[in-house]
Amino acid sequence: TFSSLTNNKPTVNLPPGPPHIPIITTLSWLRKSFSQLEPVLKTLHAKHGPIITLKIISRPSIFIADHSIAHHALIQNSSIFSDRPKPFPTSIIMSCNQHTISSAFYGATWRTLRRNLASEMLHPSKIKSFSEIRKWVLDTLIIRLKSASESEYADSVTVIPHFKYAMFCLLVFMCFGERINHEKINDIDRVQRSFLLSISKINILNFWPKVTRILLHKRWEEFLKLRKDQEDVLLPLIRARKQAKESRLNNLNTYVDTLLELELPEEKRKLNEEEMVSLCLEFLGAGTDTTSTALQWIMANLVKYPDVQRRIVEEIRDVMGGDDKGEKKEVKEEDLHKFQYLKCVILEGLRRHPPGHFVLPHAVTEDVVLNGYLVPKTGVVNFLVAQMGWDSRVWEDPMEFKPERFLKDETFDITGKKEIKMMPFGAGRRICPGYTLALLHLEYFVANLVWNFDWKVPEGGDVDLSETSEFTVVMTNPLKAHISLRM
Ligand code: HEM
Repeated sequence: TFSSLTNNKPTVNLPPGPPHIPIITTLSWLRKSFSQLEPVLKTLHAKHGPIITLKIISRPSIFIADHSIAHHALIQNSSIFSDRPKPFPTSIIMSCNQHTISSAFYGATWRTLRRNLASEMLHPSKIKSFSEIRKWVLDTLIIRLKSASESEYADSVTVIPHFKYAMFCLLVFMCFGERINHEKINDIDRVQRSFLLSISKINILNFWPKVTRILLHKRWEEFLKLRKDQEDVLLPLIRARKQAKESRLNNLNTYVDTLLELELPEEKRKLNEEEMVSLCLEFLGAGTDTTSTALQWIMANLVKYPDVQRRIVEEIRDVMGGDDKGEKKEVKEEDLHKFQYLKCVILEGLRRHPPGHFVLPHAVTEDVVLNGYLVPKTGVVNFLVAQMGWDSRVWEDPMEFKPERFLKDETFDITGKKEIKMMPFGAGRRICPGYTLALLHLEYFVANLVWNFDWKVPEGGDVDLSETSEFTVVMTNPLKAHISLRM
């Protein structure tokens, strides 16, 4: 399936794909969002097989839809398939010359930045040190949902803004160590969102940048203003943290604190402020929209399938003991390991509705042959996450929401080390480093949301599971639920 191609390259072809007409094909692909690309890819995979090539901006973009080929690449040959493609000019600006974990080439800088996040923030003991803040965010979320559900006009509550706000408060606190006020949270959310919503407009700037700098100079200015706005909002928070650290005002270790300490191995220097802005935005961006999107999809399924919701409540009741909720209003995070069915619900949610339908684009460190085709160093390698989770050769009734399928597979490994059956967090060395935190957030919030409230379809309403691709793949019609306190 796989071989390295160092010397004496035999003639191996790129994976098959549709014909390429320079400029015209590129422009037509660039205009498409990933969600528009998905149905096209499905047709192309049906015609050409599980590994295909599209030419976008003269680079071959390879798309892999098969789980065992993904395993060969990402797990068995992880060190070769863990690079990132050469960045576009706009990404170089946003990531400060690839000084973020997700954008860095496979090498010493990436390793340092990733290890810092993994060991200083996401190690179980560090995650535990933020448990108080999770309780505070949960309490705030419950108060907000309760008051929204009691408002005079509300037969139903649109939940996603509340979920997003909760996830944002959590990650902002982990990043800056402050219970930042509502206004500031909205500011951070605004600068991040306005960038994400402009991505398709910004992408066009990368097509022949020398020309677009002249012809689309207004759009370039708008893009640079977006970046400037991000710095204006985040720099004061980073500087405040630096001051607090210098005057030892606070002994909590936040993400900014770890960044202030960090030394870049290749450049032998500390991070500058702009790089810290990019890293903080990456931290917030990677951990908020993804988790709140997943939370909304899971809750939507619990509203649509009351039996699943009832089963979670019964499981919590069994573990917590008796019907009397009394003081036991909170499902504590240290008890979460006892809830097996809840875990299955979260996994099924991530399989059926992965927040990202693709992992971030990968690249190879050298030309290789995969499944009989050339994967060139100059190419981009994409993996079709959603298609793998919906593969009928691996999953029975793949489009159904059936959490109990995971009960049979108690040791299911979401990291796909032995076998990739689904990969909502990616796989291999570039696997999402935040996956344990994300699973904790999902389990903790889903458990407590159904323990505190009964979630129902509003009168005359419906739960529509259609998808729209934004930064993540979200519900086209956001979940509206009738929420009442569970007595
Ligand atoms: C449900 C929630 C989440 C999902 C579905 C998710 C999914 C993903 C995926 C698919 C990737 C790309 C993997 C690849 O390129 O092969 C990724 C990368 C990443 N994620 Fe997550 N993620 C989630 C939550 C988080 C959280 C909570 C954090 C941190 C606090 C985080 C931080 C990152 C970072 C830093 C990367 C880049 C890793 C690298 O390039 O080495 N993510 N995530």
